[in-house]
Amino acid sequence: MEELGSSDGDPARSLERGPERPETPIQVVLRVRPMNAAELRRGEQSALHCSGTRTLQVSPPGGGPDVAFRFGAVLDGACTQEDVFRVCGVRRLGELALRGFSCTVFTFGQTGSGKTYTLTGPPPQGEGVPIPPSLGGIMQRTFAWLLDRVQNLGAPVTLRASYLEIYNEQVLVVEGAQLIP
Ligand SMILES: Nc1ncnc2c1ncn2[C@@H]1O[C@H](COP(=O)(O)OP(=O)(O)OP(=O)(O)O)[C@@H](O)[C@H]1O
Repeated sequence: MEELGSSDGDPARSLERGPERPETPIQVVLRVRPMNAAELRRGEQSALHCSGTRTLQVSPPGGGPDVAFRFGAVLDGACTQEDVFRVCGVRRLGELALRGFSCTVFTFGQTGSGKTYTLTGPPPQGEGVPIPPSLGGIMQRTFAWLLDRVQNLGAPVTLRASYLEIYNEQVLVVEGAQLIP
């Protein structure tokens, strides 16, 4: 097995504190989604194995030894939406944003890997049916945290939000909103 990087620690704690090194302002957190019903029905085996809190082992398709990759944190299929929010250090990013720094959280991965689920939670079960708070994604959690946080700033604050999705180079949704707590 090839090991890239050094020993595991508590990623949640270090990401909430800040980047491992001051010159590394970007953190990469890997989330492995659970296998879905169709994959399980087909008897498929996952090629991804979370080993410790920062290491992912990948079984090569043609066989051979696993290859290990290290990330700021690795979350397996059992992790909750709250775990993701906490481990990604989003509260800390929010604090930085309130101090005027530009901060970005984005998801990257192949189709069906769980980017939308991670950011916004599962699709609604019907029109007007809200997503249960426990399944809310990074977006809902960030807004809830931010609205709560600005109540305690002791100064009037105006928050503006816009939402768009670019898919296959097409802008699908554009909305603007102004939130005045
Ligand atoms: N951690 C998870 N737990 C349970 N279900 C999940 C999880 N992650 C993803 N899913 C489910 O897997 C399916 C694919 O996820 P999702 O739509 O988020 O993928 P995606 O990466 O956004 O795909 P695309 O690039 O095609 O938009 C969805 O049905 C979603 O609800």
